Amino acid sequence: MPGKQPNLFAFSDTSGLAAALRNYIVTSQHAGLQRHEVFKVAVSGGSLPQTLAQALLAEPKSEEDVIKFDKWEIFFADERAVPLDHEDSNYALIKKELLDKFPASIGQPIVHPIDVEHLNDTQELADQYEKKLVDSFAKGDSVRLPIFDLLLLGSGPDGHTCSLFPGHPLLRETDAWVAPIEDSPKPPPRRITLTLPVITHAVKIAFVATGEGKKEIMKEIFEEGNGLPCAMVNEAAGDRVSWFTDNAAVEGVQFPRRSFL
Ligand SMILES: O=C1O[C@H](COP(=O)(O)O)[C@@H](O)[C@H](O)[C@H]1O
Repeated sequence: MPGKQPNLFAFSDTSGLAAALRNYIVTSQHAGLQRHEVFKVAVSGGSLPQTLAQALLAEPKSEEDVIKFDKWEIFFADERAVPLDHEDSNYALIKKELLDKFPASIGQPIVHPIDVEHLNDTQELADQYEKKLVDSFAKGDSVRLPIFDLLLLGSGPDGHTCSLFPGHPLLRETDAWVAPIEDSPKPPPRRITLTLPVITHAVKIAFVATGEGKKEIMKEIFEEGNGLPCAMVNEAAGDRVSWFTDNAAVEGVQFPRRSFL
C-alpha cells in the first residue's frame, strides 16, 4: 500500500474497542467544533450502530469527554429506499440503537434522513439527499466536495462499504456526491450511497469491523486490496482512515497494528 497507511487498531473485546472509539470520536468532535462550531458526521447501518451506541452512551469520564450531541449534524453514509420505520432502514436502526437512548436533557442532534416522498425514484432520492448536503456544506458557495468531519463506516463480509459493492460501476463515479443503486447484491436492492470521492475527502474516516466472520475479508482488504471498496478508501485516504476491530476480525492479517493512545 503506497503512501501513508491506515491505522489498524485491534482490541481483545468490544468494550475496549468502544472506549477507544469514543475517545477518537470525541477528539474528532472537538476538532469539528473548533473549525465550524458544528460536528458533521455520516453514519452507516449494519453492525456499526450497536458498537457506536456502546461507545457514545457511556458516562463521560471528564468535561473533555462529553458528547456534545446538540452540536452534531448526522447524515447517512448510505440508506435503503424504504420507509423510515421499515426494518431495513438505516435511519430506523440508528434511531432505535442510539438516538432514542440519548437522554433528551443533553440536547438533540440535527438528523438528516432521506426524503421518503421519493422512494419510487432512487435517482431523485439521491439527488434530494445531495441537495441536503449542498445546503449544509456549500451554503450558497460552489464547493467541489463536502468535507465531513467524520465518517463512521462498516465493512461487509464482501468488502463493501456504504452501498458501494465490489466490482460495481458506481465505484467509478466521479461527479455525484450521492448516487442511487438499484442492484445492490445485498438486499434490499434499491438504495442510495455517498460516493467514493465524498468518502475519501472526509477529515477522518473510521471503520468498525468485529467478529470472526470478517477475518477473511480483512485479510484481503489489508494484504491484497483487490479493488475492494474498503481497500479503495484505505488507498485514497491513507492515515486519515482508522480501523477499530476486535482480535477475532484481524486474526492472521499481515498488517501492522497500532496501539491506541
Ligand atoms: O448493507 C449495509 O452493510 C454495511 C455493512 O454491514 P455489516 O452488518 O456487515 O457491518 C453497512 O455498513 C451499510 O451501512 C449497510 O447499508
